[in-house]
Amino acid sequence: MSQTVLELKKVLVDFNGFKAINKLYFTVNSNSVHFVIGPNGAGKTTLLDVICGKTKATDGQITLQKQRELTKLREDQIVHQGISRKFQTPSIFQELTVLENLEVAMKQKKNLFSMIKAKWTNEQESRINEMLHLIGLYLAKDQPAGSLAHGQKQWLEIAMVLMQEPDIILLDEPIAGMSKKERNKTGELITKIAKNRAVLIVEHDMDFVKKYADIVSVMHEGQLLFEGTMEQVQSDPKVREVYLGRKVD
Ligand SMILES: Nc1ncnc2c1ncn2[C@@H]1O[C@H](COP(=O)(O)OP(=O)(O)OP(=O)(O)O)[C@@H](O)[C@H]1O
Repeated sequence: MSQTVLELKKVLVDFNGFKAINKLYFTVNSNSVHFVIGPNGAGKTTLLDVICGKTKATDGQITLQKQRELTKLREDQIVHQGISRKFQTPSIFQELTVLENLEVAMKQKKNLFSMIKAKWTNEQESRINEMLHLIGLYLAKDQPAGSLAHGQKQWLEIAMVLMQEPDIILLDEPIAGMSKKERNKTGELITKIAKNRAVLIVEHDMDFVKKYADIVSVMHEGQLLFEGTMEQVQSDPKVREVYLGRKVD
């Protein structure tokens, strides 16, 4: 059953008088693929930034699992609380193999060298293998990450984020620059990983949103304009007026 994992209450992000997020109320539920859409400048990226701590809220509360308040925490502390973000540009270690990248990402506080040399428990090893299968890179596990195709690099980074065992994963336009086949694989991957966590995704590609969304939030001028299934979103007059209208028709 789906439960609220993250709750934003009256969150304000004020950039020198410009309210990029304007007293926003927003909730994220577990076990769901939740897309955030909206016109350019609506505040979508800022929403992800304020959740992961990259940007500080000027006011309001962000609460994880109904108890942990996040607005005063640093980015690394927020990751530790269970929220991980994957940015648009992959930040994998190009020289390391696919397997080594996952080892580095494993939830342990060791330095890079000892990570690679470390002996893994059976449980850790099976977790890495499970991840390699999940992203379809098991056979490529000994290849340098730098030699992977664009889509594969993105999947590897999603797997690295998953190694931190987050309750919520934040993705910023995950299919940008991908082929149709890669998009489909990414959609399937997202559906799988949302089975036991929340996935919050900023996306502009409406076909992709339509195919994989459980819930869609439409942002406009730093606020929530509408929220519902993609069908409900597409038939809402306010949404059609400010955003979808021309595209849908
Ligand atoms: N650091 C900043 N300082 C000042 N203004 C900012 C800053 N970051 C974002 N903004 C402004 O806040 C508004 C919201 O930006 P944001 O990037 O969140 O929009 P978006 O919905 O993600 O847009 P897009 O779809 O174009 O990426 C924009 O008008 C942007 O110019």
